[in-house]
Amino acid sequence: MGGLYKELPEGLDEVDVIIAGGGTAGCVVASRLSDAYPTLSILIVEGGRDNRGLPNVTYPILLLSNILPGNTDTLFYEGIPEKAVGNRSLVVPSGGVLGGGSSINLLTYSRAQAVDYDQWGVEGWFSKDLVPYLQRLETYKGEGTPETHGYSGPMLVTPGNYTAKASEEAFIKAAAKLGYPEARDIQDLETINATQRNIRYVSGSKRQDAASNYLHPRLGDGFHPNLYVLTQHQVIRVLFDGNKASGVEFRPNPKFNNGVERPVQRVSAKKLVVLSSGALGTPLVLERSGVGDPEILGKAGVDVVAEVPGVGAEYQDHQLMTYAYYSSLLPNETFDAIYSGRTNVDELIKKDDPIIGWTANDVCSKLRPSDEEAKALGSAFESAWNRDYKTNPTKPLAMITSLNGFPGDSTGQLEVQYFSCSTFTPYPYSRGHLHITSKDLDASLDFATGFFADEDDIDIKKSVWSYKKQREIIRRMDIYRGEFAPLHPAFAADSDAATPSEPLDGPLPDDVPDIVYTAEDDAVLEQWLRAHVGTTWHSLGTCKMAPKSEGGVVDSSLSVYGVEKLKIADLSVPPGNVGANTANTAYMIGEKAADIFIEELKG
Ligand SMILES: Cc1cc2nc3c(=O)[nH]c(=O)nc-3n(C[C@H](O)[C@H](O)[C@H](O)COP(=O)(O)OP(=O)(O)OC[C@H]3O[C@@H](n4cnc5c(N)ncnc54)[C@H](O)[C@@H]3O)c2cc1C
Repeated sequence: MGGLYKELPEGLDEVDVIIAGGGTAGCVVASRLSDAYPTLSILIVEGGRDNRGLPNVTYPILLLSNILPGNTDTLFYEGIPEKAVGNRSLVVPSGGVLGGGSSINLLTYSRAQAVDYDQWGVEGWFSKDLVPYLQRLETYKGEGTPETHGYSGPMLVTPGNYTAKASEEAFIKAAAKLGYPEARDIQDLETINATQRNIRYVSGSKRQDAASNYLHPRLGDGFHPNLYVLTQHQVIRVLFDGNKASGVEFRPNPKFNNGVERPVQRVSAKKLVVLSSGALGTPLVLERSGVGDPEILGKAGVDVVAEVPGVGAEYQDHQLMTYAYYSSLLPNETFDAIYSGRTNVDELIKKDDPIIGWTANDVCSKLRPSDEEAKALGSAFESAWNRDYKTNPTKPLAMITSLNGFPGDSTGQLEVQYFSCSTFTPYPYSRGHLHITSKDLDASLDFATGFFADEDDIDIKKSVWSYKKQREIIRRMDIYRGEFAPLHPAFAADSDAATPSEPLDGPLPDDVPDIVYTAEDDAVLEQWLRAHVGTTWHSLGTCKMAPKSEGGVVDSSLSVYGVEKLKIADLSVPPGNVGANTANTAYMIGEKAADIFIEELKG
């Protein structure tokens, strides 16, 4: 009988469909397939634990705890040292629990621009084809353009019950002073150069995620008797009969067995194997299975099943910086008291205090420079701007958002209320890579993010512009009380850009002029960016949907090249990036993939 298991049910050695990874897209695919064919036996094999009842998953206020090192429900993919980021080895966290990224993420509802999907250039995946899936996945409770939103889907998106009004208003007013007005809906697939009060995957005080909203309601409801979910088991590789995917090999995750290794197990798949282990997990499963670049497979000691050199070859992520400021906010307007332990969060949960449903991230924006500002970033940047942005007026250069609190461990810092600003830059020009070095699941990876490694330094210029723009916005907020200097570049003390060493007594005057940065300041800023840039947790494109001759790994029906009965459904497949946080695109891919598979499984 279907249901949720921690051990493989006795006798379940063959099913129709296996889904490797029960993350954002994986939960959607399994649920929709099971709706369409209740007799079809479907098995999700998920490396993490069940997400139900975990406070860090359930209550939005605890979301930042999910990226702290050692968190049980997060996978930490460790990179190699990268010259372009000061020889640092970056670590990229990713969902490692049922529901994947949707169960641990920051819950911002953010949708791609229509032009992003159009520029993927893949038959069946243009924005006009995808809007119905964007609608199908959501019940939208915000304002805006009804034509592109959905009103009866599983994912409830709402403004939430709790926001810090003082900072929300101040941010919106400050951005408007700089020419970026408030819009009712910047998630309408078109609008940019505007701010918006955040809409979130939150209902009341609870997270909305793919496992809770798609999968759990179906398990045990009597209508999905053949839907099986096996948690705490890691897929090692896909098994092949010739070049036909015939099942998977997996092992109990030692993380949940006190580190003890237990024997590997196998289940056969009669009809289909779907890889849904995320942009960081799927290429590794493929390579361990013998699908990839023969040279990489050879070095790792894996026999080649299919030569597909694009696997893991073009890693992309958005590049994040978070800057901290002193503020005049009250203790209940930041998360500082909660994360520093000054407030007991268990008590807040017990009395269902509305703050537990808060994401502490109240305003988002999609912004881009004027032509003059683009020109000021140098001739290489201007050429890229003229080529890629000027002709695409709905593409943002940066997403600048508020974060009400200190971005990290505030132990030892002044006991005041901090306010932070996060900026990330979509459409990276740089590419990284992600490969196995051995068939052993626990072996170190050959993983580089590629951050700031593009030849013409376009990516770093985007972050230079973002730093200056966010700082001008925050300086104009009436809650601003100065930069928290250790989380800003160390500009020379006599520079106009220098940061104050102490919190200010009051806000800056209304007519404060823009900071003038010298060439030396710009050099300091660039060096700072290289030393501090990090992941936005928006990994994608590691098995892209494109012709094989262009580095593609799957075709437009998500079939892996060179083999049969093997599909991919997750953020590995986007062939181009999106001007948005990425969860919505993952949900959409799950919905679209399900329809493709439902059609193919007919008869
Ligand atoms: C900390 C964080 C914050 C984020 N904030 C936001 C946000 O606010 N808004 C937004 O839109 N997006 C956000 N994102 C991004 C978004 O959540 C992800 O892009 C999206 O969830 C990815 O979906 P996916 O289906 O491709 O993969 P995932 O959801 O990551 O699913 C992959 C699943 O596969 C499992 N897995 C991996 N390897 C194996 C294996 N070998 N065997 C079995 N199972 C395996 C994992 O445990 C996971 O459950 C955030 C992501 C993170 C990590």
